Amino acid sequence: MPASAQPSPIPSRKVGLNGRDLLECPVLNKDNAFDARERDLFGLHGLLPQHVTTLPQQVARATRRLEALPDNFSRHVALREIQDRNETLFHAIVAQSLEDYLPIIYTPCIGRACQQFSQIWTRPRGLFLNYGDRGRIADILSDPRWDDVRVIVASDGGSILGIGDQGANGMGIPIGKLALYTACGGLDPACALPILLDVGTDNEALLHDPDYIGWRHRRVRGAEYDAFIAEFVAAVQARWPRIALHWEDLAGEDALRILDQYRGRMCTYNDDIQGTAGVTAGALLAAIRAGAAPLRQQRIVIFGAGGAGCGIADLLSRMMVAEGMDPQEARGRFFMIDVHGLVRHGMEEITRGQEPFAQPRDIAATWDVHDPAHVSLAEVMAHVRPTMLIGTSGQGGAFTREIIAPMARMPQRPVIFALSNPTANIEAMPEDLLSWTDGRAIIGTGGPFAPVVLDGRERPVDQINNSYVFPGVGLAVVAGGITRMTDGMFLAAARALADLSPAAGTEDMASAALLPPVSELPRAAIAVARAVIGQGQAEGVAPPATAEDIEAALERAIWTARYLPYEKADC
Ligand SMILES: O=C([O-])CC(=O)C(=O)O
Ligand SMILES: [Mg+2]
Repeated sequence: MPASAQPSPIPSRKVGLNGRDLLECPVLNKDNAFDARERDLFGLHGLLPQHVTTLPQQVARATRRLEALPDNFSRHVALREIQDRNETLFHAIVAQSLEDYLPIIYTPCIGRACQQFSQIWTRPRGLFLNYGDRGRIADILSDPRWDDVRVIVASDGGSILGIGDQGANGMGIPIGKLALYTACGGLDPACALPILLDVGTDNEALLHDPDYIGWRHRRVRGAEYDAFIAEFVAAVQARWPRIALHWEDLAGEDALRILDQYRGRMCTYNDDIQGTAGVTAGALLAAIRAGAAPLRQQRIVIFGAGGAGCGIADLLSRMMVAEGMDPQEARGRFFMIDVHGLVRHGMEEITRGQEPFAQPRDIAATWDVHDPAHVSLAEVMAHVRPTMLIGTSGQGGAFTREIIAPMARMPQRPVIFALSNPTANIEAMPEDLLSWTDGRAIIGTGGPFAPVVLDGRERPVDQINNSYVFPGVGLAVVAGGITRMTDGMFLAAARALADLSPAAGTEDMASAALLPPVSELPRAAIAVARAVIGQGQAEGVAPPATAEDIEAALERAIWTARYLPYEKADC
């Protein structure tokens, strides 16, 4: 018989833990699915009830229990407990329906889970690196339990979703993002490490909350903060030379500064800046196919000029330049608005990310404005009459009917993406945006929303969330050996997403979705990974490999939730 015709052996896993240590290791635990052979081998007799169950039976029982709970927040808490006990079971439950479970383990539920993280916290997961750990971070990372780590999500809790400084409670986000790396991008949970960098908090309520689990101290800033981050990054690089270091929910200025400082030295990226930009760019390309103004004609107002807003302007302007536009003209198409109003040259509070998109100082000289030193969103809307409006402000309800009125009458379909999370912080509700524009707007949100019924027809609401990008990036790192993350890769990811768009192949443009549904996030992750690896090879930051080799590597890299038979590791 030729070798290829032999049945492939059932893979097994070598395990070095025994007894209670094995049951308490969430990536290895099977609960009462350990069979008699394994119970003998690993000294589990007496520690488990007699009946041996299967993974599908465990999933069915857990699902019934989850369904009986009163709301999604209770389900989030219960699922997190399962995750901390048995990761395979957790992912098998989630894999039943990403559409049902992502809103529970991720946005929007995760916003409240962060706010109440201290109250619902039961056992440690990942690493809390505290400011007081200075000088011993490398030592903490050296624990052999982290040997297999390939992706780190690190946050300092400085700007969680649209709900601001959550201090150590922000740990909910790295945990949630990594759950999606696995659920959507097939990352082996043993390769995932959530890290919370606890540098204090300026959240008064937390500082006075007797339950708060973090450091009760004001945020460390400036050179001391930067030195702490530098020690952390150096320790990560020394410990795992092939790691992907994903930054999440840092405050705007820290986010950009840290990204700029380290992106040339290692495989690191900021999801709020680059991931959000990648999915927004992909959705805009799809929107153009569905009747929005062509890229060269776009005028884009971005309300909320922090990391995400600046990242979006940066990537969209690069996309315009790639289409042949003059770089300066492309940058001039962006109108960024922050707490000081329209960002213009000469303003005192301008940030590094805003600088390239600052409008001329006197742009409002001929406009009819209340205060030329502070040009408001409404005034910008009236004078710019944008083709696209993006909300990354965290200000719930900021896009009123009056604000978007100038967009409602334009010849091409206006694009309005209200991206702030969680739901209470969204700039406008999808049904309002559609009804205020007589259904003409192409809309998207940062979190999940049910379709809107308009004139008897269902309009899907696209979730323009970075979860369409980062799981594929993780997969590209594991399968493709990427050593740097470049802007070109996020553009490639955007184009790959646009190619998957249901709007690409339909006549029914008005009600077509821009992005594939959440249930297809794993397919999107593979497409993004392929695009990122291909771009990495073109830019010389991924090793050369044939298309077949890449497909084989992708297949090998994708972990699925199942129990492998365990064998004893030789000690
Ligand atoms: O976590 C999400 O749903 C998207 C995101 O990065 C944010 O809002 O900060
Ligand atoms: Mg974020």
